[in-house]
Amino acid sequence: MRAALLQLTSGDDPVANLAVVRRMVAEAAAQGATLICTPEVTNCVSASRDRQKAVLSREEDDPTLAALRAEAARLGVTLAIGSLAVKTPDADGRFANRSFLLGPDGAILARYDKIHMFDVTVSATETYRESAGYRPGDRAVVARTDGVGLGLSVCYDLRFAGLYRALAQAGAEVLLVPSAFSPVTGAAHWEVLLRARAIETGCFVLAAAQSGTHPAQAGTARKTWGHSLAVDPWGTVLADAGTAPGITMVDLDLDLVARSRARVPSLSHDRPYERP
Ligand SMILES: O=C(O)CNC(=O)[C@H](CS)NC(=O)CCC(=O)C(=O)O
Repeated sequence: MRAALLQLTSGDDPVANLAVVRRMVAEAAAQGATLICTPEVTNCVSASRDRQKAVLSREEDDPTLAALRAEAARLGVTLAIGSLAVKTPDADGRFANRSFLLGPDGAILARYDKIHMFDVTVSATETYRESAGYRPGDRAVVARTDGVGLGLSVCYDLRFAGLYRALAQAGAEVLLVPSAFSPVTGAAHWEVLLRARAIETGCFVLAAAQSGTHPAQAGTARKTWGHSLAVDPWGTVLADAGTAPGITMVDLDLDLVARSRARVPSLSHDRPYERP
């Protein structure tokens, strides 16, 4: 299976972001990708709630989702949209941070709402409070496309190893970790956590990331770590996109899933034990 990771520097204008993504999706398909992955909040990176309210839509009216469904069908590719920020009917006005898996006919094969909210102070000057703007999901999702089990997750979910164990034990062979990681935690934790998830589960890990300084018409500009990464089930890094926006192609030999799990079968060696 040939996959593509799209590394983006999405700003707070969904129309401009979509134009970039469409160009990259067409280019990745031309290079033979059958699975194309985009980062978290592909449609809008913004620190301003007012800006998000002004430019974002509900899922059923979202122009990015409609356009990318049409692109998936036109090109005959599977599109894993890392996430879109979409409005919800909730009275508190919070958004959903929602992943979409689009089939080669443009159908929505699966959706997943990010479960773990990044409410974290990463340095003396940098605090994130994701749950103020987004409502968390409560359902883990494995979807199948082209006979391959895909486990869905988003960004901060990466720190919750039990989620990935559950995805792998439910049939995932490829774990998707679309992200907008902070530069501080990215430098310290990103690669080692992604490699650990691959090794623990015997899965490929595909992590398409936001990268760089994100242009903002409202609020302050955000910075993200980049380094979109592909890891094989033995923990080997197959590709690291560095920090520039662009397309990273990677060929996955899916037989490696069974071969790695045969060498170290820890995924099937869980034992019951008393909590400490
Ligand atoms: O804000 C949005 O619009 C979309 N959400 C995000 O970008 C989220 C919350 S701020 N970012 C992360 O989860 C980074 C996790 C991270 O950096 C870590 O785990 O260290």
